[in-house]
Amino acid sequence: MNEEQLILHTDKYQINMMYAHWVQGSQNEKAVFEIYFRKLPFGNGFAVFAGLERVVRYMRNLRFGEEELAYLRTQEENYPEAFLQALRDFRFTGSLYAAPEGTLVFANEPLVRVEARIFEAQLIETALLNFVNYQTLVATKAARVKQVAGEDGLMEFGTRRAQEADAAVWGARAAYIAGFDGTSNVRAGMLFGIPAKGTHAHSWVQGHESEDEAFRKFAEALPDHVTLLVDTYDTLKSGVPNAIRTARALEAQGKRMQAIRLDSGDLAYLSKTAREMLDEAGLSYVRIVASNDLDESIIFNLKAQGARIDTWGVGTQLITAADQPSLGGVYKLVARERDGELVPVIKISGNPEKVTTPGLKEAYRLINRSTGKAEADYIALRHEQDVRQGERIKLFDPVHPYIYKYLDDYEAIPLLQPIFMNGEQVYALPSLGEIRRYHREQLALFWPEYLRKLHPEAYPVDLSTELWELKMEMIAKFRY
Ligand SMILES: Nc1ncnc2c1ncn2[C@@H]1O[C@H](COP(=O)(O)OP(=O)(O)OP(=O)(O)O)[C@@H](O)[C@H]1O
Ligand SMILES: O=P(O)(O)OC[C@H]1O[C@H](OP(=O)(O)OP(=O)(O)O)[C@H](O)[C@@H]1O
Ligand SMILES: O=C(O)c1cccnc1
Repeated sequence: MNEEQLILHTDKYQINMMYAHWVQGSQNEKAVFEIYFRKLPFGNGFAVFAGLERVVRYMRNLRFGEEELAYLRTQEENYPEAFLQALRDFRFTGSLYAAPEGTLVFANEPLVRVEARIFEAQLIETALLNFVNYQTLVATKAARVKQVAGEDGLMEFGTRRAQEADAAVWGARAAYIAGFDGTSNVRAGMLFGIPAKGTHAHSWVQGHESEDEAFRKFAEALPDHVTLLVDTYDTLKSGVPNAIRTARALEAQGKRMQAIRLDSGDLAYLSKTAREMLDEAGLSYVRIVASNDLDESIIFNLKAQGARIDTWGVGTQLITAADQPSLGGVYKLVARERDGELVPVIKISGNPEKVTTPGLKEAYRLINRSTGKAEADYIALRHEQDVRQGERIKLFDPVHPYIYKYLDDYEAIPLLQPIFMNGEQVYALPSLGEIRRYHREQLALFWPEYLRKLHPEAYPVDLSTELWELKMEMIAKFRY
């Protein structure tokens, strides 16, 4: 992929802070930041982590070139040349840990951790949040659609309505991670190896003397890939009968028409009636594709109405995550270097949800060995050994700590994996096929109560006793 230089894809305040650190001589102090979100999107019980591949590509390529430096020279801050030289020498020399793409993730747990010189860690905040927030949002929306579609076909059709080109291709990829079968975006196909597929538009039909002629000519040109859009004039009186004629003509050449596409009207009624018409014509192999502002709730309703739709084309609602167009992932400082040691830091807020959890921590997914299912995610300070060694641990609700239980027989799987260590990439990016498989395995780890689309049970994300006590102590210390 042609890698763009995205180093200035950051907020100006990051450069201001880098400059102030440089002026004050604190630019080499170590900092630890975590990305997490506070609330699951769409009322869903989980989110699907995505965006890591883009993060890795971005990180690999972080350089201030002469063009970027020349631009910074034009800025009113009048940065001195010595600072620009520090930017010219900029390399990411820190470490980055992240959940693998396709992982099921929850609110208030770290999805990415950056340990680096403050000079480096501050710069990358904006881009990392930009990539992870959008891709995780779309992957989560796609997982909801996949949940209702089951084994039906799912095509991503959103490019024309997406928030510009990057959103279209990375959104197509996020949808594919969560179980879509393909995309209409050919560039996403080329870049990522996602199956690219398509039918035809109304313009093809409008651009001929008759619908019948339009179908015939399309079938002549692409005899092995014929899906005909049947709603340009009248779906049942004209579109389906003309499609049947075309299918018969194809049969005479030993070919099989693939499908018809419905794109307006009552999709339940039309699909059932079209199915009957096709079956009566001996064309039970011809499939029915539907599109038209579909989302998971319309698909769920159409299935409940007995719609006979084999493949769903989903565009606008998915690619724009229309019912919740952003994920509120944040990048928060949790520890900083003081006198050569990392010390925890906290951000207090009047809103208890917004108080950060301090310290250098690890997150673990605890798998109950007797059920094979995920019991809770457990966040502990990095030095805590009991959870790593499988010792008995106390699980309690961090908001209501008097509600607790003990867990003995579990496997603790670290949620975050090393991606960059001291500036070197140590993580081999998995193929999209591997990510899709891993995502399905993740789903199988959870009880269905956490996965259901409507009013799911809240999956526990717990803090270790030591971490909880540290947080309480720090809150007490900063209470005014
Ligand atoms: N049986 C159904 N039950 C629930 N929703 C449906 C059903 N059939 C279609 N829909 C959805 O209802 C909406 C219908 O959109 P709209 O009222 O604009 O009609 P339309 O058929 O698109 O008309 P147009 O001819 O203007 O395209 C779409 O989101 C579509 O997916
Ligand atoms: O509805 P969405 O979920 O966003 O899916 C994509 C839509 O894009 C196309 O319509 P459009 O009117 O743009 O062009 P057309 O002439 O091909 O129908 C297609 O027919 C779908 O309805
Ligand atoms: O191939 C299709 O049918 C298609 C592609 C993009 C948008 N709507 C439909």
